[in-house]
Amino acid sequence: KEISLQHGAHRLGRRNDADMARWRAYGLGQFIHWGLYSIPGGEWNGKIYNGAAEWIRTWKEVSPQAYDSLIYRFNPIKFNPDSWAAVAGRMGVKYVTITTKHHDGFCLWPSKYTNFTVAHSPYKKDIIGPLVKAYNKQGIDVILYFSIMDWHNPDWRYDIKTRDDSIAFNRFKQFTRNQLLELLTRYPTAKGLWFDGTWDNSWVKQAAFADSLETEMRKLRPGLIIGSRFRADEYGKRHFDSNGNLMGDYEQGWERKIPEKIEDVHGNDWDCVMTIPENQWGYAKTWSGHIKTADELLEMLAKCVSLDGNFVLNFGPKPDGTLRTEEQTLAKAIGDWMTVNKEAIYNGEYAGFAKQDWGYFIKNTGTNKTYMVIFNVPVSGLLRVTTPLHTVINKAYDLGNLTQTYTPEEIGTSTYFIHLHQQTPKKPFVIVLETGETGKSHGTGY
Ligand SMILES: C[C@@H]1N[C@@H](c2cn(-c3ccccc3)nn2)[C@H](O)[C@@H]1O
Repeated sequence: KEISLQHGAHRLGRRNDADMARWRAYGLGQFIHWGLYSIPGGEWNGKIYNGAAEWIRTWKEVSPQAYDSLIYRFNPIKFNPDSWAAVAGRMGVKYVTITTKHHDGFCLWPSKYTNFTVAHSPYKKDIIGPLVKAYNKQGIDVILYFSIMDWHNPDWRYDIKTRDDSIAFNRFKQFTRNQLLELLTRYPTAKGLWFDGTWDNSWVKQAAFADSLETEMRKLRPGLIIGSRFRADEYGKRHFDSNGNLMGDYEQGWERKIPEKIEDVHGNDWDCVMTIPENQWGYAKTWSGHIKTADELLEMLAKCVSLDGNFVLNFGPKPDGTLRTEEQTLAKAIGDWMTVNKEAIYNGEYAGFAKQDWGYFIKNTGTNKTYMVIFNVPVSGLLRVTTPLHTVINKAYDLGNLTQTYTPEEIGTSTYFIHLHQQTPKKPFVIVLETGETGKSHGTGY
């Protein structure tokens, strides 16, 4: 039984407007984490911090004042937004999510509301503006990442216990509103905001304020896309309100993890944000543990798109403004695969075919094409396909070699085997199924 909520979800089901359809069609995105934390790169006084590099300010070995003095060393002389955008374009990303301000409070744009910005660093210039321009020039949309939690701002509180907390945090709320309206005004082509740092009690208690701020931002920028992590309802419920309805326009809960099956996404739009190492977002000089390969990342991409999500891969640029070699190499490998197979990813959605071990089905929005993205060829060389009810396969062919066609062998009700011809490649590949509908009478009908 639903309870009445003032500050819960204001929309049931998916957004059906053109701006959200554009976001839904992206498939592949890039995340960029860049800021003062990139300078130490996960090391301090010769010691390696074993947490996420962008959290080094919280390490007991680091004095916050010493960390904040990094502003006087921020001078990325090799920063060239066009080269980052070119790498992203070559990789085949359709959107980029860029940190404007991470938890440390350092602003990559010359905000009027604090001195803790690029304007007061040796670099002096705005970073966000040139980045937005360069990516838009490549036809890549921009989403602005913004952390509500701001360790540098003295008015930030983890919880509101006293009247003084409340007075300070009210100042903080105005500061936050000012910065968000400033970002939307300075960068009008930004398609959305990706909020983070919203889990502490202080912010969770601001249901009414956050709700009215979200409304204000949507009015200022119609079509703006905001995820489920921004605000809580008046009972402190986050991502899904007290009636189980999704807050915001898409589910923002898949951080370094991917849903297993379609039921896990509850019919919502969602994105998965993923690191290349186990858990490093900002630049870390030493990458330890498992570094994901291009094939692993391609499988994550296909899995996300097959379950109605976008896959957003993180890059942590170096303090001098260049991208590390490993990231450039992965971007190129992914881009080489996307050059051949991008139509299986862009405008991809859940196909409704039974999941098979060999890989993922992705339906192309608005066409009769369903793509089989194949990672694990069975030793039999037979790819099992069970179609949704009333769906028949009219054609099947290799996306990488259109003359390579297949004749599915019917082995049961709506079930087929696709016989792979020769020894298959050691790379993921795609078979295109052109489908039709049966069960619709084409006669006069009686
Ligand atoms: C997108 C990613 N989100 C930030 C994050 C948040 N958290 C976190 C850690 C403990 C509790 C709740 C959230 N860990 N990392 C990371 O720093 C990065 O920005």
